[in-house]
This record gives sequence, C-alpha cells and structure tokens, in this order.
Amino acid sequence: MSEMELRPGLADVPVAESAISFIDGKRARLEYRGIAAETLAKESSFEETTWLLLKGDLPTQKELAEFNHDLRSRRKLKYKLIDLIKSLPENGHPMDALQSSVSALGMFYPSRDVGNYANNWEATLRLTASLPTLVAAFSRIRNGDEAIEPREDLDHAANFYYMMFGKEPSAATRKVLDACLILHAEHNMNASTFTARVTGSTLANPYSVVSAAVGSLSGPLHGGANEEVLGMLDAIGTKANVQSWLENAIATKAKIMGFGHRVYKVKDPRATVLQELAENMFAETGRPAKYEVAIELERVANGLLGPKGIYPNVDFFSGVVYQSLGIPTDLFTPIFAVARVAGWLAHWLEQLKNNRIYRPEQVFVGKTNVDYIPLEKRP
Ligand SMILES: CC(=O)SCCNC(=O)CCNC(=O)[C@H](O)C(C)(C)COP(=O)(O)OP(=O)(O)OC[C@H]1O[C@@H](n2cnc3c(N)ncnc32)[C@H](O)[C@@H]1OP(=O)(O)O
Ligand SMILES: O=C([O-])CC(=O)C(=O)O
Repeated sequence: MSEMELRPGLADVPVAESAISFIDGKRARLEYRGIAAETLAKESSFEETTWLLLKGDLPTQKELAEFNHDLRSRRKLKYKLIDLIKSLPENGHPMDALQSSVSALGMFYPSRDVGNYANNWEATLRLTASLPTLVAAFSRIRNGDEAIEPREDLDHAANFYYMMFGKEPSAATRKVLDACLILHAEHNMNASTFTARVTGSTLANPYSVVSAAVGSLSGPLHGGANEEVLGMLDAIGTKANVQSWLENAIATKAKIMGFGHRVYKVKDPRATVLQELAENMFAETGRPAKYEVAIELERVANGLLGPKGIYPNVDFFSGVVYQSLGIPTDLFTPIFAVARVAGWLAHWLEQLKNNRIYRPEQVFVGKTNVDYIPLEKRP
C-alpha cells in the first residue's frame, strides 16, 4: 500500500493558481475578476462579462464595440456543419449533439498551434460566437425545422433566443436570458473547468478543450442537474407532498437535485439572483405550480438539510426560469454551456500562460508481480 494520502474528488486540493473568479463559500460571495457576479448580472451584458473574464478588466467602449463586432461576424456555421447536425439522431441529447458539433467545428478552423496568442484569440472568438448557433441549430433541426441563420444586429442573448424560436425576445426576456448567461459564465475550479484545464494542459486544440468540458458539464452531478431538478419537481407533484417526499429521499440516501455544493455551505448567491428573476417574471403572470413546489422544497430542506450545509445551488432555480421562457428542459444544460464557454476559455488561456501537463498520482491498491498463466492451463 502506498503511503500517499488520497483526497477523493480532490476536495480542498489546489490544482492551479487562478485570477479569474473568487468564491467565499461561507458568505455566498462570487466575484468575476473582483466584481460581484450579482452586480454583473444586473448591470453588465454577457459580452462585456466575457471580455472581463478573458482579459481581466472591463473593456473600454472601443474594445467592447470591437469585441461585439468580432463575435457577431463569427456566428454563422458552415453549411457542411449544418449537414452534420442534420445527420445526428433527432432523439439524441442536445448536450451530446453539442459535444460532437463543437469537436467538428474545430475541423473547419484548425488551430493546433496553441503557442500563438493570435490563433488562440481567434479560436476564443469563434467558440464563444458559435456555441449558441450550434445549440439552436440542433434544437430546430431535431424538430424537422430549418436552422435559423444568426443576425448580426442582435446581441448575444437576443440572437440566441431568435435562433431558437424564430422571433425576437421582449426586452424583459432578453434581459433575463442575458442575466442567466452572466450568472453561469464562470465558477473557478468546477469539474468542467478542471476538465478544460487538464485537456488544455496537453496542448490539445481549443475545440477539443471545449468539447471535453461540454462532456463533463453534462453529468447530473454538475450542469446536468438543472434538467434533473424539473423532473424531481414533477415527481413531487404538489406542495402538500414535499415534506413526505423529502423525508423519504433523505431516508433512502437519494441526492436532492439542485441542492448541495462542494464550496458553498450556504445558499448559492446565483440561486438567490435566479430566484429574484423568477419572482419578477411571476409578479405579472402569477407563480406556476412548479415554482410553488420549489419554494416549499427549499423551505422544508432548510430544516432537514440546512444543518448539514446543504442549500440550493445554481441549478435549482434556473430550470424554472428557463421553462417560463418556453425553453425545452433538455436545452437547460446546453444553455449553461453557451455561458460557461467564457469561463472555460478564460481558464484555458490562463493555463497556457504557465502550462505544465496535469499528471497526478494514484494510491495503488491492485496486485503486483502476478504470474501469467497460459490460456490452456486456465479453467
Ligand atoms: C453547476 C453545478 O455543478 S452545481 C451542483 C449541481 N449538482 C447537483 O445539484 C446534484 C446534487 N448535489 C450533489 O450531488 C453534491 O452536493 C455535489 C456533487 C454538488 C457536491 O458533492 P460533494 O462536495 O462531493 O459532497 P458530498 O457528495 O460528499 O456530500 C457531503 C454529504 O452531504 C450529502 N449531500 C450532498 N449533496 C446532497 C444532496 N443534493 N442531497 C442529499 N444529500 C446531499 C452527501 O450525501 C454527504 O452525506 P454523508 O456525509 O452523510 O455521506
Ligand atoms: O463549482 C462547482 O463545483 C459547480 C458549480 O457551481 C459551477 O460549475 O457553476
């Protein structure tokens, strides 16, 4: 047996120095480059926040105008890529479609020389600009509709909505979607970002970095939880069922989706903002039954799981918000990816500045020095 100490899940093990985002998990504080994420969600735009994450400071007016132009002019997909998306099984999961199409995107824009910053910046623009188009294209094509071409006169959030639904969002809807993208853009060393850094550390091309990260985000313990939450709320059904449902879930050691976090031991600050967005949306329309179940679940869980430091995370309220915008459940995690690509790319660029390949150790628990028995001598 090895003497090395094993830290399952690398809990509390620092794996890189990073200046991109800061989390205080006891005080519900999340900052991107020093600015509170809640402030950015209210005051900024996804494009401005992406620049902040990638470059380190807020852009000047000229920088932002150029960045917007650079992103807008890279939204369109090659027709062969649309053909590839058409060839994917329409009942496949959109996260799998996204992972495949991001990987294929890299074949149209080869960028294997990751030692060149200009190439890397070009790939950063291409990936950030293209992810919404890839997600929207699959979501339409699987329903037998044509993909909608992106529009350069719309900002990132409005164009994404337009490509999904074929109509422009209202100003209020655009703002909600933009705020959701900002809130999901970055979260230091989470599993998908670590995946991006590990993949980047081999000097793999940026499209491989992002497609690896998409795969990691898709799991239900990470980004995929936002989709699971809606299924869970459906399974609970009514407010009256919440207490018994939760007691049974705890007794059977089931995971409550959208609850718990490696870093936050209080309510995730992003969940608080997402809940505010939901409340604002429901102020006029009235609260949907599913939202009533969600807030009852949070109330009951505060008593039963709160003492263990288990509170709602970012995935708990995002689905309720997206559903109110008319977004299908299986697009919740792809939308997360559309936002998180900003963080993945910021970490990839940061990793490359001071790269060393990730190659951790293991605690070996297998056999050694085993004799080979020829097949004819085995039973
Ligand atoms: C964008 C994001 O990725 S946010 C996270 C999204 N994921 C989810 O919502 C899925 C549900 N949550 C979880 O599975 C976990 O809380 C994670 C994966 C987020 C964090 O996992 P870890 O930091 O490894 O926490 P871990 O699983 O060790 O939990 C510690 C204890 O709390 C319990 N616990 C943690 N989360 C939950 C939960 N959601 N429901 C019930 N119990 C929970 C564990 O069972 C464990 O209990 P034990 O000490 O009695 O064994
Ligand atoms: O930080 C984590 O482990 C998961 C998370 O909340 C995120 O990626 O947004």
